[in-house]
Amino acid sequence: MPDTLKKVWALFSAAEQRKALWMLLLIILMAMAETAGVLSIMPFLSVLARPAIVHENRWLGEAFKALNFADEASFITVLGLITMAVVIASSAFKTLTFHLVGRFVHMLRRSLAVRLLSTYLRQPYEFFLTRNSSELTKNVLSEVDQLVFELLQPLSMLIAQGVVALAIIVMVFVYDPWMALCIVATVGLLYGAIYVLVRRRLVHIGAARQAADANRFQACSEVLGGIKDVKITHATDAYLQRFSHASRELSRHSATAETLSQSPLYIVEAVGYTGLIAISLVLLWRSGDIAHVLPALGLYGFAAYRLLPAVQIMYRGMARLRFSAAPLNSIHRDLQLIEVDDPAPGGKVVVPRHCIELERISYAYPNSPEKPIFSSFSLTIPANTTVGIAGPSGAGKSTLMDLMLGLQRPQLGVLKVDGAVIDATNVGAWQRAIGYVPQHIYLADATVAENIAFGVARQAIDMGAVERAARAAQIHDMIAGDLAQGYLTPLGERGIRLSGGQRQRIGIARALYRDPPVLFFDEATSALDAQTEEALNEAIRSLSGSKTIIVIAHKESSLRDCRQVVMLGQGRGAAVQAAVRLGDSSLDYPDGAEPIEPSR
Ligand SMILES: Nc1ncnc2c1ncn2[C@@H]1O[C@H](COP(=O)(O)OP(=O)(O)OP(=O)(O)O)[C@@H](O)[C@H]1O
Repeated sequence: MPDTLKKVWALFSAAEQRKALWMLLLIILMAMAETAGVLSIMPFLSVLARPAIVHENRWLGEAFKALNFADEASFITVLGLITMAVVIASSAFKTLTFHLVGRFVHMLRRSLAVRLLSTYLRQPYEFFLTRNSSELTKNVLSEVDQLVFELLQPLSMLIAQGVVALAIIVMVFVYDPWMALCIVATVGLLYGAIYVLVRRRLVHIGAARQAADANRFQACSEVLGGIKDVKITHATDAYLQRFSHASRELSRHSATAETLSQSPLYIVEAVGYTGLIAISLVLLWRSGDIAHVLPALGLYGFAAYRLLPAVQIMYRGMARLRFSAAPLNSIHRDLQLIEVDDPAPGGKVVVPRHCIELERISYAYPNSPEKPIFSSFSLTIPANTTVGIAGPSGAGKSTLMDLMLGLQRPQLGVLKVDGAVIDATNVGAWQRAIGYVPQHIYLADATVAENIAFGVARQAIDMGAVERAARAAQIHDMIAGDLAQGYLTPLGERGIRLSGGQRQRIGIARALYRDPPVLFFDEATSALDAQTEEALNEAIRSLSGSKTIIVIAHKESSLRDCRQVVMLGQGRGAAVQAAVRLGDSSLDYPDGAEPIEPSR
């Protein structure tokens, strides 16, 4: 339990921790107001049962005289009205406190989700190679909700009702210590025993619920993301079955947790109310006069009326803490991840004037450390030249590009630009110098212009730069001629309204939008017809000399204009790389590499 509370406390920002302390103070005040409400019943019931007490009791007598009451009946009426006012005021304060605490908890939902997403987004690219994207989506959208509404809210109720219960017990203790001890022992034992019995099961089904939720998200995002393959392979039923099974598990575990959190109420209600009858019989038996018994009975009755739901809510809070331990642990762990990526969009840009170098790099994917993709590999790319990367499928071309892009970091060796090592401190500045066309272009469900000026706010888009980039990417005529709203035409989810070649050219225009000094093309022209490809190669050719261009290509036509081609091949064990130059004798070959003439 202390460990859980420590984790919950660590979820809050400094401002939220301060706010949480204010909430705690409000809760304590609310408990005191609630106790005052319960206590105020006492004098009223006493006077009601025996009006003569007005003159016997010092305080009541003085109040009677000071306020000039004509008779006892009007005194009782005013006392009744005051009692009603205290009870109503205490309930109003309680409502206000619950509203403020509830609002605080709801605000945490936003703050936790934003902080979690921001922590994920500032992880290095490699983080996303090892974590499933639907799991991350589930954590941000579903697990945060589970944590907030199934753990933090019940926890706030647990604290609130804990203070209320404590105040009521202290009040009963002052009036009758033995009675208070009996109540604590009975209710404590009852709930304690039930809690001990169910807590392990709650942790177990909590973890199973989390796994079922992950399955649900994964099935849903896979089937909707790959709908074409799903349709063609008739995998709909298999996915529906997987989703339905996971949803059933989720519902089953949630229902069991709900039952385990709720069921003691009925047992405790039965014990509580039969106890109340037993107390009234004992009191009656002791005093023999119902008028003496009535105030005490009223106090116990009211205390029970407030205490039982309070204890039940406390128990439910404890049960929820157990059931929601899994999301608490995973969100707490993920929020501890160190943010490494430089989020600042502005700042200096690292423009290569002489060369880009990979110096004796070794790299293996974190999830396949036994399979090195590069071992002590070196490569120098002179600035403002066009360099090709070729080799069979799986040879490591895209990985090499990712290393040069600074998306992945080698385990050994360094990436340098003009002799300066690119590390976490300047990788953002290096990436701002780069335009990149990946193998698979991601298009957002937005307009053509927004897709070309990707990541720029709609009102800040430079339409002149958009058109210039589209012309260079050989897509302007199609946008202006075929699309009803030109650059303002929405492209649909993932650019579903475009052909593969059109999508590729939008991707190329995106890379050119900022007119970057370095361009990376990963199979950028693979989906184009010969004529468009030639026009695009011509556009790329016109940029060469003024920009550093690195091209991955299988087609000879795309490599024709390269000043050098790096041929990656697979050798014994680890991949062996060879750099190939075309007429440049100044190029350093990597250790043990052989120059290979690319076929023309
Ligand atoms: N995320 C990953 N985790 C583990 N291994 C990976 C990962 N991505 C790629 N690999 C492995 O790294 C090797 C190089 O992959 P890469 O994508 O760089 O090859 P490529 O030359 O670009 O291939 P292609 O021409 O087919 O695109 C492959 O053997 C591949 O299985």
